[in-house]
This record gives sequence, structure tokens and C-alpha cells, in this order.
Amino acid sequence: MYRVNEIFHSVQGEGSYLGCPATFVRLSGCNLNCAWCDTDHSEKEFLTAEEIANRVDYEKVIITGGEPTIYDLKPLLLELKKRGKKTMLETNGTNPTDDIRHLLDWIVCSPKPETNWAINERCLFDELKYVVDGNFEPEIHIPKGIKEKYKDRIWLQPESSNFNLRSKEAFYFAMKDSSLRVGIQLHKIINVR
Ligand SMILES: Nc1nc2[nH]cc(C(=O)O)c2c(=O)[nH]1
Ligand code: SF4
Ligand SMILES: [Mg+2]
Repeated sequence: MYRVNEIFHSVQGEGSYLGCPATFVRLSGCNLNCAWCDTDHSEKEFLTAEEIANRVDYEKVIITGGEPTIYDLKPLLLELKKRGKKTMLETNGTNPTDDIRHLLDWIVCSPKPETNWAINERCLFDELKYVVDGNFEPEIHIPKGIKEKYKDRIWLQPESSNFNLRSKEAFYFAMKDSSLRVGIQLHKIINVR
């Protein structure tokens, strides 16, 4: 059983798949407690893998939270793959993903200040997303090897409560280091889910 906050249909508002319609599965609970956490991940429903998969309408499904890797995601991912879904995960990078990598088409890792932007050595991913929050410094907080390996797939996302100022910071960071990329949260700008 999974503790679920919400299942909704929207458009990916962040990262490489920006603009793609997708079903979002927001699992409840998180292993961190970030100061600027903007997400309600309280529990609303208890659902089985099959019950969740039955509610996924779009081909793309984004599993998010909270922190989805606090669950054993295998049963859910197997159920989604059985239905031919393209599976995507949003994780804070603190837990391994190597054991579920083969069941995921895309993994977004978003390290957090709460852990000093650490990434678990068994956390495999396809792209990185850093929130530009006034404390984040690319030169200090992004490991050098990662910068080279993930060039053009490292998103700098302005923190939304101070969007104009943080966006400008993100611009300057990217202009100084061309492996970085300025991102947005489209859903927040247009105020949809
Ligand atoms: N539209 C939309 N795109 C998103 N991409 C990542 C989200 C998340 O909360 O993990 C999210 C979200 O909550 N809404
Ligand atoms: S990792 Fe994400 S969901 Fe968890 S507290 Fe931090 S911002 Fe919120
Ligand atoms: Mg969000």
C-alpha cells in the first residue's frame, strides 16, 4: 500500500520534459524538512499499486512527493510498465535508485540544502535540478565530475517566493558556467497544478 497525497493530470512544468502532458502521482511523506518546502505531501488516501496505476490516464507518469523513494516503488513501477507507461521520478537524491533504474525512463534528482546538496552514491539519475534560493552556489555545491557528466542537464530553478531576484541570480550563474541551464516552474507562473 502507498500513502498518496494526490493523483492529478497536468503538464510537466520543469526540466527537460517541460510542457509534456503527464499524470502526477504525489506520494506522501518525506525524509527531509526543507525550510522553503512548497509542497503539501500529507496523506489523503491509501492505495495499492494497481489502484494507482488504474488512475493514470496519460502515457507519461511522474512519481513525486514528498520523497517517493521512502517507498518500495517496485510494485508500482511494475504495474505501470505492464500498462506501457513512460515512468518518471522526482527525487531529492538522498536514497538509492539503482535498484529501480531499469523500471524508470527518466529520473530527476534535486539535491537539497538540508543535506548540504549531497547526492547518495547509489542514486542514479538523468538530470539535476537545483533550487536557487540565495544560499546555493554552483561552484561550491555541484561536484565537478557531475558538472562534466551532466552538462546541459543541470537546471537552476529560481525559488518561487522571490522569483524575480532568484531568476536573475540563476541567469548570472549560467552565464558564468555554461554547463548550467536556467529553468522555470511553468505551473507556478500560470498558477495551475
Ligand atoms: N505541473 C507540475 N510540474 C511538476 N514537476 C515537478 C513537480 C513536483 O511537484 O514534483 C510538479 C508539479 O507539482 N506540477
Ligand atoms: S525534499 Fe522536497 S518534499 Fe521533502 S521537505 Fe524538501 S522540498 Fe519538501
Ligand atoms: Mg512541486
